[in-house]
Amino acid sequence: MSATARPTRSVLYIPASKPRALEKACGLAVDAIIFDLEDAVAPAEKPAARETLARALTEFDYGPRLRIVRVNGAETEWGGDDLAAVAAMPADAVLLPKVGGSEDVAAVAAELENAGADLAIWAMMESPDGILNAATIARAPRMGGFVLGTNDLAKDLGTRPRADRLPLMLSLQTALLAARAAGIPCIDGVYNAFRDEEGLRAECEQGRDLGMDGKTLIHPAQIEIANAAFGPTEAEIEEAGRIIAAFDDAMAQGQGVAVLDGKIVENLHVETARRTLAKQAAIAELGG
Ligand SMILES: CC(C)(COP(=O)(O)OP(=O)(O)OC[C@H]1O[C@@H](n2cnc3c(N)ncnc32)[C@H](O)[C@@H]1OP(=O)(O)O)[C@@H](O)C(=O)NCCC(=O)NCCSC(=O)C[C@H](O)C(=O)O
Ligand SMILES: [Mg+2]
Repeated sequence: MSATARPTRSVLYIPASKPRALEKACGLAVDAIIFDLEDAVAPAEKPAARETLARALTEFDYGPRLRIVRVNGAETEWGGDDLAAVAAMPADAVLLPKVGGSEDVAAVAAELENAGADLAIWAMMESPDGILNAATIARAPRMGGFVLGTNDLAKDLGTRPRADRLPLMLSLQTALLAARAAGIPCIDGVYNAFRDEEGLRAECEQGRDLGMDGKTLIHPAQIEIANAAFGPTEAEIEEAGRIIAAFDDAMAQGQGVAVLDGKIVENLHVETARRTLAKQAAIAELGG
């Protein structure tokens, strides 16, 4: 499965300091997990959390779920040890917090190279510098995907919380544009009120409308809503099939354009339809 074809509808943060949550995640219907050594882990717990995580990744079977480890920043007292530890873990990617420019990524890529570690690098897009440099970060070595850090962004921008996220819109869309130009996935930020299902559903729908590939989550109760919002609906799957069939018919009759339900269908619509079906197939391959 290519990086962009791989579903990333639901991406669950798990504090690496919580053994029960680390075990529970093996049975959760998430597409990806972010094992967090950064903000979810208290300073005094960080060395022990590193060891707990190394054990969990070795002992537990996370199946097809993408395993991403968020380390502390290189400028912190934990960043170096985190990276050395992750290089030896059976993970798919390392997630760098507060990335400011492509040089941050290049430095980590060089360290992973030296350690002989075959990990992708994902970037937290959560600072003004990071957003302004999104295009070059997206094309940095080993770059596997973007994760929006909307809490840090809101803090740095000095915004006030709004249900429509208007103050964050430029940042969200700049990160998304850069990700799309580079062909990497872009995952929306967390919804903090984890017991508010309606609020989460609305924010997921907004993220999906924008073009995001999925949502980062903080609690298992949020998974089903994200999977539903970021997966193709029955109606979208049915329409995709009809678009492809209508275009094939038109082509067979020597026409370059079809008409379906009173709307024109061109090859670009067929491309979108094929992408929808490929996404659905990839979700089915994951087991639902
Ligand atoms: C938010 C929580 C602290 C709530 O914890 P708790 O009150 O314990 O929840 P529950 O009792 O409802 O838990 C029920 C069961 O679910 C398991 N659980 C809870 N959370 C998780 C999880 N994230 N992954 C896996 N399993 C989880 C509990 O163990 C219970 O299991 P059981 O014993 O079988 O009943 C808590 O959910 C939590 O810590 N969430 C993660 C918080 C986090 O990671 N935050 C950091 C990432 S967000 C961020 O940093 C944003 C970004 O950088 C930015 O800038 O925006
Ligand atoms: Mg953050």
